[in-house]
Amino acid sequence: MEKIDSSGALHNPKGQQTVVIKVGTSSLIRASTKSLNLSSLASLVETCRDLHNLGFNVIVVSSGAVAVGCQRLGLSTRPRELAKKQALAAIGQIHLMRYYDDLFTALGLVLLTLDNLATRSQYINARNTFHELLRYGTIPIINENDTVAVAQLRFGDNDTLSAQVATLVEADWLFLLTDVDALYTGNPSTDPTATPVHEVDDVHDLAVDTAEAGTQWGTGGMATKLTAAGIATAAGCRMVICHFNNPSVIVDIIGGESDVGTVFHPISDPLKGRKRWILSVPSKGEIWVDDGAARAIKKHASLFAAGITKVVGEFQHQDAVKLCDAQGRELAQGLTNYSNVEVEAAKGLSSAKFLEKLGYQGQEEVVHRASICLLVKREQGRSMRRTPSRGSMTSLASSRAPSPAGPESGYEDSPSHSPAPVARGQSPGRSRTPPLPPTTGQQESGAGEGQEGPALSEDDIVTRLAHLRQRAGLGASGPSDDWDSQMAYAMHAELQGSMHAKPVASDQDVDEGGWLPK
Ligand SMILES: N[C@@H](CCC(=O)OP(=O)(O)O)C(=O)O
Repeated sequence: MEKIDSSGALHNPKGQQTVVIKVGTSSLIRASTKSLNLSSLASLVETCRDLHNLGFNVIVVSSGAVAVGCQRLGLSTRPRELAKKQALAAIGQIHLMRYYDDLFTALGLVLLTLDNLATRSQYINARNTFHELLRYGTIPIINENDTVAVAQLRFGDNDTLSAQVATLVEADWLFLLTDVDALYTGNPSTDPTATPVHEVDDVHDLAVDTAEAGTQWGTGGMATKLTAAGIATAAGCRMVICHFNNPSVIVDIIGGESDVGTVFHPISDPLKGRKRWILSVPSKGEIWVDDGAARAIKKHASLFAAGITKVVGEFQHQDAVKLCDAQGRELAQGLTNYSNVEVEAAKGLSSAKFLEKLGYQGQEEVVHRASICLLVKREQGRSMRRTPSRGSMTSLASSRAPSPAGPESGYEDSPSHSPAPVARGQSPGRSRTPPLPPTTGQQESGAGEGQEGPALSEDDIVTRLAHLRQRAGLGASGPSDDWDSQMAYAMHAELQGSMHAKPVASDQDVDEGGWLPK
């Protein structure tokens, strides 16, 4: 048990790097008896304890509630009806947690839905809760809030949830414990020539068709694991797939063992702040783009209608959408300024034609670059590989300072410490606010390269920040400690303003985000 500090809080002086470990239903339940795999569960807890003693923060994402509920009620098959599965999850969750609670010294249960993470204020509250749970030295255990999470129960996607939790807490490692020992070049159960892949530099280079249930890479669960890898690695988290039957390999892998499991290396310039949050918002659809627009997106440009070739799914203004290249490969996730119907109508057009086509002149960017999170490596020669790729336990454990509360750590202040949102009771309507200073050189040029605005001078940044702060009712003082939080509110005020003010004023093309900390 950790010491209690003067504030009365449990304190974990060694807590530095954060490791998220996800264990799936198929690993927790013995197929033969349909009962809990107690020995493996105990090994998992021991591994968590070892990691904790080595100075790591540890978070567990555990599935299994529905299966344990079935076991509890003596059901031999998992019912199909949603309400029954939700009821079983409620029954099983308590029983499952009883085992975990007996084995761990102190744990904290957090039930989340993807929708929770899609709401910025809930996202920040969840992050603050995780931060405090880790400061107390406890092991947070996460599962989907199954009684309300319809989509998750249908798709069984705790892989994505764990990647989003890893993103939320800025984890260094995400381990997906499963019933295969690695990603394979083919399905090992049907292809004798299949060999394990131990390292993946860029998950998008794998070109796996994740639309198929059961990919060429192995078992049916691999598709969601690759989706998780895309999310986690874009956020700077190293993700590993390995077998559940020996969780102690986690310690070996972190220590540098290179021929166990599959490691997906993180991108070298991961997302931070609001962009990291955008990555956590469940996407509602896809916008496919031509080659020129794909190249422009990779260079941090906005997406314009001229480069759009296809629209998939139904989405509304400010929903998250995946941005895919001409082959349908996911490049980025962003918040769209238009619904799927509007994008369908405007695709291929210059934004000068919006008025004619849509009946109003909206934002010229379909997705502004401030709201685009790249999932793939940047062009312009940046290195993708974070070094060291795998290091000694000592260097890993000491390579990052303990995370204090504050923007540098990625933990924003709680809303109560943040500036009051959106103009304190007034509408932040555009008509009452002064226009932002013009952005020199910012112009529409259709889709493709050349849309990236010029670099802003420090004076530009200070002036724009002052305007954004004024619009959000934050006062005119200079940047403060919780810059990211203030910017989030200022951006929110802008969005509110734009939502209430369609058709928008001509300052809509303001390059708000080009200078936001990524
Ligand atoms: N959240 C539910 C189902 C989650 C689930 O089965 O996910 P996974 O094990 O990743 O396929 C549960 O706890 O039973």
